[in-house]
Amino acid sequence: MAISYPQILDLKNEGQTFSWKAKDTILYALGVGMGWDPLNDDERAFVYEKDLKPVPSQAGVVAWGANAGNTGINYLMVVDGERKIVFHKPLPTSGEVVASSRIVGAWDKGPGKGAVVMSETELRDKPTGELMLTITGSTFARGDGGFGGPSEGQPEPHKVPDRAPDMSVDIPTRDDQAVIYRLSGDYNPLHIDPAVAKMAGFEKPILHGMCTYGITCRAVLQTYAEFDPARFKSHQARFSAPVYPGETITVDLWKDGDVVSFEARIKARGVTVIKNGKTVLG
Ligand SMILES: CCCCCCC[C@@H](O)CC(=O)SCCNC(=O)CCNC(=O)[C@H](O)C(C)(C)COP(=O)(O)OP(=O)(O)OC[C@H]1O[C@@H](n2cnc3c(N)ncnc32)[C@H](O)[C@@H]1OP(=O)(O)O
Repeated sequence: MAISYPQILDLKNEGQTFSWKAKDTILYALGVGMGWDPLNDDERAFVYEKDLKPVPSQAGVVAWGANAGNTGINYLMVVDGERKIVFHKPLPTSGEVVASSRIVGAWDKGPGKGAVVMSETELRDKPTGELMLTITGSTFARGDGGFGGPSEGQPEPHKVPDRAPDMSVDIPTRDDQAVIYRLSGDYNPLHIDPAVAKMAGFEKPILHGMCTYGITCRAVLQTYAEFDPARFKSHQARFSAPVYPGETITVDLWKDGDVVSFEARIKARGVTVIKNGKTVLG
């Protein structure tokens, strides 16, 4: 199959339900490396059922698998491109939501380059019907360039300030980070199976983009949000290069009022892995 344009823009899917419990919230926190130090009082609150707090970026996985329908892309060659989470309400530590997903755009970067497919999922609290989250995601489909869609018109990503970062934090990952993270829902073999990773063009399994995204969320939480998840109004980023499990991620942050801009890099390789990051705090 391949991308059919413009039919792909008609894809939508409503009514899928998803739920999560405190145990899922704790597992997610561990998956993004939170709470490994038992003596760290701030982080323990994210892995202990007593007065449990969620890492806000867990919002990106509570309905993992919600989708608008079959886009026709070659999933072996897919990498995660971008994500934006808008929090209409703070994420609870357990809940049940109803998803509405649709495709909002598809751009052709040319044969041999790839395609960008952007989707939007709204999650409503099942008991009350209230809108809880809007999640916009871009899939970069490296095997689907040349499908005949527009090359122009993709939304411009957020620009981080030109000045030197106001703060930088180093957050280590473990060699088994992806093995733990995948238990939160993204079982893509790219992140665990060396043979699949090779077929997809990588020397070894890479870390989930959304795990790195969670690590940038941790950086904002600890640096500018006093570990208070309710302060997150939105969190967005673009994945610019793969991360390998075991690497230390340096998150550079800029604060301008309630807007925190960020990028992430792997110092050891001199590579920027997250660009165009923006959190709005309230
Ligand atoms: C809802 C979604 C669900 C998705 C499910 C995902 C399942 C997961 O299990 C998969 C993963 O987690 S994969 C791991 C995370 N992702 C990555 O590691 C990708 C890292 N990024 C790259 O490799 C390159 O930037 C790459 C390959 C993305 C692009 O590199 P280049 O081809 O060199 O691109 P470049 O020349 O810089 O730009 C070409 C045009 O594409 C746009 N663009 C670039 N990066 C983008 C990105 N990350 N997302 C969206 N658009 C992007 C550029 O703006 C440019 O556009 P234009 O030609 O119009 O200027």
